[in-house]
Amino acid sequence: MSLPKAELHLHIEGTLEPELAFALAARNGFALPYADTDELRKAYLFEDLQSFLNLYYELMAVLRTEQDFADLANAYLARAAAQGVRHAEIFFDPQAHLARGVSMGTVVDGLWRALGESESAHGISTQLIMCFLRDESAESAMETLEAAKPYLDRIAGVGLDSAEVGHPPVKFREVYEAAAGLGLRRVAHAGEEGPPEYITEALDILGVERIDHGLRCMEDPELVARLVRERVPLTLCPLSNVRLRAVDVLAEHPLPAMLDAGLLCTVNSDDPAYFGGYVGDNFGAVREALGLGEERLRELARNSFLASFLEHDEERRARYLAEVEAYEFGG
Ligand SMILES: Nc1ncnc2[nH]cnc12
Ligand SMILES: [Zn+2]
Repeated sequence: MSLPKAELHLHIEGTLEPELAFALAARNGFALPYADTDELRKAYLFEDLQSFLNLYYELMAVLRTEQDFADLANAYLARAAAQGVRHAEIFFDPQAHLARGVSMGTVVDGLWRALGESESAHGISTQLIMCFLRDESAESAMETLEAAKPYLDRIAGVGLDSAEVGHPPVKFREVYEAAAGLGLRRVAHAGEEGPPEYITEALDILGVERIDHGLRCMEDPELVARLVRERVPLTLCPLSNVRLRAVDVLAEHPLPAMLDAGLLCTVNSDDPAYFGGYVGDNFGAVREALGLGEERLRELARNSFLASFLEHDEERRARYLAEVEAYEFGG
């Protein structure tokens, strides 16, 4: 769906399509343990978050050079533009690359080759959000923040991702304090598989401004009331939730109930190469499966710009919001 929108929950490594994975493997003289793209696609049946993460980390081994990261980001931006994305705040996972001997400079400079030209090439403004892997140690996160210091002119904020359960936000208190001290924006995945308490911790201990996923807030009415009162944005990813079995089927996704409760929900794609669709596809899927009407879809698009980190450019935000209001839905 080409309704103008911002994408706020997108892991760039999760946009690695099988075709590009094989092309980069060939370019780098690296053998993937799959015969071809068909065989690889057959591995895309996930039980839960961890079973997805295993493949996600395995496949990103094909990303070696600056040009690999530039090609990855360019491929995403082209697809996003075709689905109405005007602004993208893009996650990347440096620890997964540093561990393979790929430097922070290779990752950031490579991504920036594409992001620096995104406005002219794709009509999309961008920001980068560096995520810490929560199943790695707090010390490793702090070392990663240290390694990012030369690149902070290109990094807008920090996030927290990977295996959630057993890795509560409090583990990263010091690194988030340090990030805040460096002027970085803060977000965190919470309440995807983890309990509602992780959402509260992310807000109170890490000082995050948005919650990534936040699905499980619905188990705690007081938390819902707080999120509504404080206008905390939630970056929901409906197709991801189905593929990772956070919900059984899309028709049972709590998005309509969340909107009815007054939560500031946004719709995003998470890892679109793995979960069956980019952000416009997620909009289309919730429209179909949940019967969301045009005003609800417009609200989701409006929310995406309200929740975006565009404070440095309110004129741009106003322009994007005006586009949302002017959009005419086709049959
Ligand atoms: N949905 C997700 N949850 C946690 N970590 C991730 N890394 C990439 N996608 C993720
Ligand atoms: Zn995610």
